[in-house]
Amino acid sequence: MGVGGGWRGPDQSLGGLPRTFGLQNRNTGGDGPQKPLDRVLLRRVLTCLSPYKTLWVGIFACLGATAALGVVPPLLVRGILDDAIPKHQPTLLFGLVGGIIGVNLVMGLLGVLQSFLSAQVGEGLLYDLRNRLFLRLQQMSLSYYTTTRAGEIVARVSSDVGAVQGVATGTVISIANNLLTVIATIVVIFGMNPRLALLALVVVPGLYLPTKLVGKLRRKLSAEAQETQADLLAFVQERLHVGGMLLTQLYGQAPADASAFEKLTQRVKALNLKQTLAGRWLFMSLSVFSVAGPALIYLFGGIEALNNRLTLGSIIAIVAYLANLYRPLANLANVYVDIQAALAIFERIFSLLDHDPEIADAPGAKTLTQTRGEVRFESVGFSYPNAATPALSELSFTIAPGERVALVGPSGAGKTTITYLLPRFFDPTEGKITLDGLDLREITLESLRARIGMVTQETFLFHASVKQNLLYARPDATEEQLTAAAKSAHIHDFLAALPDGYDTIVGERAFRLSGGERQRLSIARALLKNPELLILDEATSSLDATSESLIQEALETLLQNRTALIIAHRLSTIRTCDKIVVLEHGHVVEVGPHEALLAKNGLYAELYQKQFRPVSTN
Ligand SMILES: Nc1ncnc2c1ncn2[C@@H]1O[C@H](COP(=O)(O)OP(=O)(O)OP(=O)(O)O)[C@@H](O)[C@H]1O
Repeated sequence: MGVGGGWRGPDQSLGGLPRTFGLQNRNTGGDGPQKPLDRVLLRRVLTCLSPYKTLWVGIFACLGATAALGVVPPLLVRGILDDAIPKHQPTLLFGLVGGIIGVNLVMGLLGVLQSFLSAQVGEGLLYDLRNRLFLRLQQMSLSYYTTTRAGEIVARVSSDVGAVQGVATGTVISIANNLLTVIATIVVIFGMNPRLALLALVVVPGLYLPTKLVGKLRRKLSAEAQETQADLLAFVQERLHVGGMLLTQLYGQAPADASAFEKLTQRVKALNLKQTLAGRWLFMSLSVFSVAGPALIYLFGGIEALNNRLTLGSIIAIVAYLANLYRPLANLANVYVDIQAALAIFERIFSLLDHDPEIADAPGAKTLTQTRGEVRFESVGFSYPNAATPALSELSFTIAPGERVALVGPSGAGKTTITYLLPRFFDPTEGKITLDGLDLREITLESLRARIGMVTQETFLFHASVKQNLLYARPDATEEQLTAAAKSAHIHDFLAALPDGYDTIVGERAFRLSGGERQRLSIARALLKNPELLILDEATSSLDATSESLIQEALETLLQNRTALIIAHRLSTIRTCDKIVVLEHGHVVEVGPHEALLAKNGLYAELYQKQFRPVSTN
């Protein structure tokens, strides 16, 4: 039986949280001034936990029962020492020893039940938050994704939500567990002997304060260590990656990188060592101090015993209770910081859940079931968030139903930006765009996007089968429709010849399709969707003649009977367009058909000379 007062050292002060707990404490900071508890936030966290009321009742019942049972074993020991042994009662001895084992067994079983229940709460919370976050992230506009690092989004959905699972249940359970144990123990020792109980409490401040100090120091170091670890991780990710390695080898920077890496690992090592040693001296003195409690009990309890006012068993029992008192008190020393850290994680998740999508349906937005395809840009201006100059300004032009309009202009003129405004990936910052006379902002996003097809230079394919990638455009497409679209896009024969045909897995880490094949797949996808409006960003990279002609034919099929806006890079495409919109620095500088623009001898004529004119082969 432990008679040393049960002082277990600093690790126990983290209140049931993992030792790396401070690592998650990014917002509260390890040693900063403690901010007052945000009641609104706290209430919101409790609302998140409230659907699990029944489970919580079970958890608290287990904790209460465990705390109550925890005070029984020392009483049984007292019975052994005061009654069973001195009075030579072997049956009582067996009974009491059996009782000790039995009580511990029941406590163990209650612990298992409580773990099971709290895991249910934790997993439920994880499930809820993850799904809510994913739904919210899906609604975010493109500008959110262009301004947020991908790693940060992944961290929100994985590690932050993951941390909430443990921290929410861990913190609540740890606080309740420690509080209940302290209360039960104090009640019992005061019942046994109020004067000795007071003595046991006298040393508490001497133990409590250093624990709090060391906890604080460790959190600070652990936050620093986490930052350094993150730098290390980022460095490794960047350097040990195809692109980074290519640069390193090409520019002979391997030794410099190795030395930068060594510096980082040196910092991690130093911080980790500091963390391990932090507070060791203080704790050494604490361990001396922690025997003061039991020593006082032995001394004053001994005097009481000499005067026949206390039994030996009672002294031993009270000393045993000290472990039940000091350990949970130490755990509670840093409870405030634990709560702050748990809230900080919730705060980050809530801030994302509260992030209103910039592009959303206006109240009373109309559902567009079909469109004639008349598009008007009326004095449209647009600036990217954080950009110094507008990408588009005073932009006006019309696309008549069924018309093919080419966007032409130097790099950075705003061609891609225009194509982003049509499906409302961004909204114009000035002016408006109308479809069949309706401002795009008055149409529901879903019905607007259902009318638009997009074939871009970079075709993104999910890591899934060819069939699944195609069905993404139209989940209810039949096998015949799928094959028909692939045939029209001149990709069917190729797909059918793949190892698993249409079931072949494609994507980044699977069967890699060539640029031309991906583009034809993308055309097939657009054909399946069968949109009235088509946006096409023609590939700049030159393909071999066969590929090129296959794509041209596929595109021709796709473009038939549709209104189209095309970022054109080829003369052949421009020639088939009804109108060319020439852009420069986000302005429309010329509009008209090919021949008329050439005759004007302006920017288009200049671009034509540089980019589009067929090279003479003599
Ligand atoms: N996410 C962004 N944030 C800030 N500025 C941007 C962003 N995307 C584009 N821009 C800027 O907006 C301007 C127009 O870019 P856009 O991509 O529309 O040009 P483009 O005509 O399509 O060029 P290219 O032919 O080279 O693809 C450029 O000056 C560009 O730097």
